Amino acid sequence: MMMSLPLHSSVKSGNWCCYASLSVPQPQAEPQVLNGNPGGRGSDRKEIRLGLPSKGRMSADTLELLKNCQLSVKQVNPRQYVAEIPQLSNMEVWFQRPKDIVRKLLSGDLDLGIVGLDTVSEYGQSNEDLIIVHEALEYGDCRLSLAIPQYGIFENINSLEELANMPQWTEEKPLRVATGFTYMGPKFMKENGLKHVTFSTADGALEAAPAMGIADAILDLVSSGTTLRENNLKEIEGGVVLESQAVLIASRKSMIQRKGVLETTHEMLERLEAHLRAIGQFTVVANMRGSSAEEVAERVLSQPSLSGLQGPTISPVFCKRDGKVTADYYAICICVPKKALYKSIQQLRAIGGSGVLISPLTYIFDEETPRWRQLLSELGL
Ligand SMILES: Nc1ncnc2c1ncn2[C@@H]1O[C@H](COP(=O)(O)OP(=O)(O)OP(=O)(O)O)[C@@H](O)[C@H]1O
Ligand SMILES: O=P(O)(O)OC[C@H]1O[C@H](OP(=O)(O)OP(=O)(O)O)[C@H](O)[C@@H]1O
Ligand SMILES: [Mg+2]
Repeated sequence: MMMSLPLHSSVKSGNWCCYASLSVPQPQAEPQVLNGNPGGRGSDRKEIRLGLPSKGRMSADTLELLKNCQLSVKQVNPRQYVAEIPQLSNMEVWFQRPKDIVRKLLSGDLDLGIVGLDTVSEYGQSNEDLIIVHEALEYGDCRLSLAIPQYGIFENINSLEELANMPQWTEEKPLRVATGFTYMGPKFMKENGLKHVTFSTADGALEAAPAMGIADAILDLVSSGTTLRENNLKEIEGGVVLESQAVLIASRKSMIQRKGVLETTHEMLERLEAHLRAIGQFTVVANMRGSSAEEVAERVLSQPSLSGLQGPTISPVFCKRDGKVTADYYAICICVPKKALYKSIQQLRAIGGSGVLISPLTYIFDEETPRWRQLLSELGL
């Protein structure tokens, strides 16, 4: 599978085009520029290749996440684009720009990758070969959102519907949108029934386009909203195209055809899921006076925040009194969501808990990860 560069796209820097004409290919006379391996999947490499963001805001967080899953990336030289993860045999890590990771997955030059969902959606263009293996790696949160000026004719416009119904937009004078998302943008406008729209593209600082008179609106990534505010722009109701965060993606063909890719995907998925489940939880251990494990369990389970993952683990605490070994106390061990910690402590105390110990959790491995089952079914395995 090869994907050619968008040479034939009619969205050009500073030029305008109607979204309806975006997918019209130009005559084949131009020399073809391919993305990646011109031999396509003929490559007989034996290594498994993982693409990671080489720079930018995704880069450090990606390495940190992998490290926390005991999958540290060993980079011999920071200027080199290839590295390894010693825990995963036969694995080559290639540092690439996020959009190139998606392109190289499609051309068969990478097998796995970590990028933002926005990049997968824009450059993957719903290609069936791309599979999202883990859709929520819990960093890189942002949204792809339409924004318009707070001033002038837009002062009282607060929703996509109101924007669409403005009398100003006609075939001759359409709404001009500046965006780097030249696939997602037109698709969103079409799906939302906005007829008179044109797009232009630039590589950055899109927020300047309305003030410069180059565009009426912009479609760009937003996280804190500071850049929009500082440029007197606002988001509108119904204008969010996509909520994005970092995702693990893989090539369907690689997982099915290339030796070891599916097993490596499984291991990465297991470690990521187990780690991500654990970071939201604490282990809580407490002592409680009681006549039997069952009686203590009844008390613990009477409290809504103390049920744990499967239920509380309760063990007798033995002490020697007057030469006799007895169990007057029981130790209870449960996992509680970090957000519910204080409520859980209050509930524990209310039922006679004491000596409460809290520790962080590193992993929670279940019998099977739900995403693995889903992946196998997606692959028809
Ligand atoms: N403001 C933001 N807040 C949080 N995450 C963001 C934000 N902007 C982008 N991202 C996420 O980080 C990814 C990479 O963004 P980054 O700005 O590092 O690269 P880029 O914009 O593709 O490249 P460059 O800025 O070098 O042109 C985006 O695809 C998105 O998933
Ligand atoms: O809502 P905020 O937190 O203000 O973030 C939004 C800004 O972040 C991104 O730009 P980036 O910093 O990546 O610069 P770029 O335009 O050069 O990619 C995005 O393109 C916005 O401009
Ligand atoms: Mg950027």
